[in-house]
Amino acid sequence: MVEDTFLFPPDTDLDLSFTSTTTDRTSLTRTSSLTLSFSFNDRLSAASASATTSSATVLRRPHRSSDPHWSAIRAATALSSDGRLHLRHLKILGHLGTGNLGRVFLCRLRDDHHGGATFALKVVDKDLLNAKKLSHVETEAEILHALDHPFLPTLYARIDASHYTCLLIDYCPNGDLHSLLRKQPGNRLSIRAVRFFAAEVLVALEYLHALGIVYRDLKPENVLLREDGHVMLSDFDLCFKADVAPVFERRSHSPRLTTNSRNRCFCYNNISNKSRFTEHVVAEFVAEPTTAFSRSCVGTHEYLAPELVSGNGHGNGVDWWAFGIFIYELLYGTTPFKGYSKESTLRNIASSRDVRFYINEREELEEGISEARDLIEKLLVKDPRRRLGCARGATDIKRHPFFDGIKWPLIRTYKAPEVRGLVKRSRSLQHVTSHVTHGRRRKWWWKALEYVMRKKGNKYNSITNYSNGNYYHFVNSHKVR
Ligand SMILES: Nc1ncnc2c1ncn2[C@@H]1O[C@H](COP(=O)(O)OP(=O)(O)OP(=O)(O)O)[C@@H](O)[C@H]1O
Repeated sequence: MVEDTFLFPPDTDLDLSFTSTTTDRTSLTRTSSLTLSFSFNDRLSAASASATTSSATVLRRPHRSSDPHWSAIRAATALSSDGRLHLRHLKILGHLGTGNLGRVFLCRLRDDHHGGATFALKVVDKDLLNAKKLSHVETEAEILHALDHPFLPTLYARIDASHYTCLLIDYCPNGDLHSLLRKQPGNRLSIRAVRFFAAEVLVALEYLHALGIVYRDLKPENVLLREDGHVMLSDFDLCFKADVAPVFERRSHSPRLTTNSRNRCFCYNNISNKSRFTEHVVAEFVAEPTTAFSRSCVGTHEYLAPELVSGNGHGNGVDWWAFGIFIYELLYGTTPFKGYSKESTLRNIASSRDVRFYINEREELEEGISEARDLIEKLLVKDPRRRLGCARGATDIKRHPFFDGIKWPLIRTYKAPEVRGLVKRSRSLQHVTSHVTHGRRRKWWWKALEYVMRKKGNKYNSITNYSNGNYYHFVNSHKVR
């Protein structure tokens, strides 16, 4: 959500001025000699080279060919004298938030006269980061570069200019799931909404794992909500990459009999009456990084898996543990091992104490609650070798009765549930394009960027521990990734 109020000076193009007067850093002096470069994602580099190469884009990503974001970028590069896009082509519309690594701004392309394509621009001032955090920036950029999925951000461009690294990604006008949760009565979502969001997150995690990426930072704050209410997982700086060997596994499978019409409709779809009670052998695609291994302790306290807390090394299972905590928090408005301090939370996670549920009368009547609890229990198994998902990834989790009825290949076409505070829009914000000369734009861009980045600049200097909403981010700098 746009955080600050703006002042637009009447006769200038300075559109980055904020009401706050905080300035934490002295002026930077390297802007005069900088070269702005705007490199496209490799897969789309053909499109950046010339405006006439749009067919290459269409061939490579047919599902994105009519995306207004790419159309706007193509149009802007066509107008650029060198056929490339530069920072000055972007108009900053607002400040979306500040993270551990940098600040995120809402922006659009100046010459996008339709005004429909808005973006989020993550701006990292590398001068303010230590080596460890710089490596996190590179990890995030590298991961974003590899992604092509409806529930994950598209990296439209990476701009390295002077001491700034800027990442242009999708803008999510509905904020994050944590803020949405705080708008609900009792901070809890309905089972239907939990199923929707959990299913989409599961599909996003499945895709990441298929690429060998262990996410390590699942929590509602990192689940952003697009304008249509679908999710977009964000924040990839704590990921690590591992090898993955996709396989087709044969599995015998007998359809379940349930009394629930929703389940029955799904289970027996395409299964003839005769074969209802016979076993079927199905080939299933499994791409899970089961050999992934890391010793570094990173993540958010309440979401850390026991093997992560113990520090003896962890793998893909940390994401399935976090997925269990995530579903729990959406259902109950709190996390299951939360203690009165960070240390006691970690002690609860590491202890042999199993997950407990707050059971009330309303809940007992809610359809699907017992399936949800069963799924959570299977995900929050302390021994990762016995935890659901660890051996065969999302394939096994998708089959859990909690998700019965979901037609996975169609999930992106589902309508987001009605949830208080979720505004489903059909188009991004529209703003009037300003017409100024390119020389002025370039000058103001840099002055303004440095001004807003200086503001609260010291925030990034805290090294290992910082408050992040209701959690604490935990990065053990003594351990290597
Ligand atoms: N694509 C986006 N659309 C809308 N808002 C965003 C987007 N990306 C980030 N934000 C907002 O900006 C804030 C800062 O994001 P950022 O990813 O830099 O930090 P973070 O989520 O706190 O994670 P970290 O500090 O671990 O990098 C987020 O909390 C979110 O509110």
